[in-house]
Amino acid sequence: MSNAFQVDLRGIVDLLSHHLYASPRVYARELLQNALDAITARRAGDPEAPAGAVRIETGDGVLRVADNGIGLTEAQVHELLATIGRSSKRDELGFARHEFLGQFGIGLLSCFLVADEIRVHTRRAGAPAVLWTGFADGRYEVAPGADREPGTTVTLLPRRGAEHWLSGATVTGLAQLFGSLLPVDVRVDGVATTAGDPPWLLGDDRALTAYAERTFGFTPFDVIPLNVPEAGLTGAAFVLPTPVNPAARGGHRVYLKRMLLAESVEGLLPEWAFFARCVVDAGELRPTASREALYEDGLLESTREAIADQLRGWLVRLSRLDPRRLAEFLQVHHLGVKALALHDDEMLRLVEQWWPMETNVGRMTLAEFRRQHGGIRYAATLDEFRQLAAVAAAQDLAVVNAGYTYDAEIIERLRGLDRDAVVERLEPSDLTTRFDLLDPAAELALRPFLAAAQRRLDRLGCEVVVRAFEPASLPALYLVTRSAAFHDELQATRERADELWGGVLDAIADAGPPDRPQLVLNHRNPLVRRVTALADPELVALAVEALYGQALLLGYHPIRPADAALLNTSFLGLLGRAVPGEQA
Ligand SMILES: Nc1ncnc2c1ncn2[C@@H]1O[C@H](COP(=O)(O)OP(=O)(O)OP(=O)(O)O)[C@@H](O)[C@H]1O
Repeated sequence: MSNAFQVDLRGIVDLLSHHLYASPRVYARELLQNALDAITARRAGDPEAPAGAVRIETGDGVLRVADNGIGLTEAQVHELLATIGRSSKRDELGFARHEFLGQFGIGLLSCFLVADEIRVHTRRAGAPAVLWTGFADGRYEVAPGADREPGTTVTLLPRRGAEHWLSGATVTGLAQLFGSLLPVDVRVDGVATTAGDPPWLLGDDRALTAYAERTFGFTPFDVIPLNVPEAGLTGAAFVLPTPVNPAARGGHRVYLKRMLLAESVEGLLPEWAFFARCVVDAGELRPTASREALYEDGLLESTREAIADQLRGWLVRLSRLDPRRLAEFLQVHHLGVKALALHDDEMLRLVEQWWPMETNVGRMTLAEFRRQHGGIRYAATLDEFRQLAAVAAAQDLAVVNAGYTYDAEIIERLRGLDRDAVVERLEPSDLTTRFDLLDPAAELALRPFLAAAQRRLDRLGCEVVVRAFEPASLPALYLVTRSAAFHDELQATRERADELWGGVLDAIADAGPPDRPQLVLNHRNPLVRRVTALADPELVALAVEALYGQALLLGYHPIRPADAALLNTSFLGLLGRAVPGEQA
């Protein structure tokens, strides 16, 4: 024996209201949509049919939505209105017919979100009028209806507490929201709520800018027309005039067959296009059952790619025809563009080609830097760049400042993009190898001085060397290799750590002998020459300590307590010797 499923309508309505639809307001959309589909169906069978019109009336606490569409026969009323999931808008194989908005056969049920009773008074040309009444408890009645023109009038009797959903102001607002672009005349209490063709079909940029201001609340940086014939899609992308966080995805305003799907639809653009908000109307994209999002299918994917191409085309056009505008665009959106460049090759290229970076040979793009210097050498932090930029420039070493957010990672990623890209992080040792050694005689003469200087700085873990380098005006340079910097940090933490943690740190520190930081004195500097020639050991000590302290400060190196104490004593000591008078 086989039985038919029983359906508890209250359960279904509860499901719809709590889990499918975000708000009861969707009832207005479903009614408009059914009226539109009925008009489409009538005109398909009878091109001579009168122009489609939807008349909505509020008042007396009820809502009436009347269309001059195809209407229903009594048999259809039984079959379509009273069967959940049954729709006339599917073909024999069950596929949604593309000329209609509806497809699921559940839309009318959404009226139960605001109504206790739904009356459908309908007549199909050549058949008698029928009155169907559905109740929220799942019962329905069918009776002969008063004679009328072909078409359908749906009347909603509000449920307690939902009266405001059927008020004139609310209904007018909803009709405008969902249906302002519909291609038929819709009126609420005699006032038109449809506004003609979508503004992006008018070919008037100013109208589009005004539209963006009205609907999105910003004046776009630029407007990009969108057109994807295979999805029946037209529209516009508005480029945001202010920075946005690429992770905070802004949605797009999407119309399907000129009916608003939702104001904040995701998934229409690729992730990298975070800087644009779109409004589109598509004939062929499919909605999810809630009609609040786009159904993720192959067509949506290829549409996304086509839109991405159009946005990319805009960027390329800007770069070719109006690089100044592109620079302005990047000024606004560089952080977002850079964030995406970390995992998107398109954006990586954009940054490489068009974002001017700070370097020690002037501002230029990474592409330009590579052309001029055959590869990219970069300082990974702002401090590193400050420490070494000027000295590196004097040794003909071009260096990019990659100390700003994302820059170092972006430069490293270029390696992955181009196999032959030469990318290296600047090491202080790159500089020392370019400094000149002194001739052996000079070196020999300096030995006693070097020994005294080294004794002075030993306790600070620093090695003193003398080299000749440009600029001659720079007396001393403090160079720390990365492994030495790491060792120093480890040492500082070790001093503060407890036994257990200290043991762990010791194990790491034992991994290898650190390169000692170097104080490189510049033999081309006249003051340094004078210092190396001093006979007074106390003055040598003070001078070496002062040069050490000055090199630390100039290089933006961290100052440890021992360094601060030394700066203090060397400064006061030198001052004491410089100021005439008896020493206490
Ligand atoms: N105004 C109307 N004029 C003529 N037929 C209608 C009207 N409203 C509803 N119908 C009929 O009732 C059926 C069920 O309507 P319902 O709104 O529940 O689902 P649907 O529009 O087919 O699909 P969806 O759930 O996607 O909206 C429709 O397929 C249509 O045949």
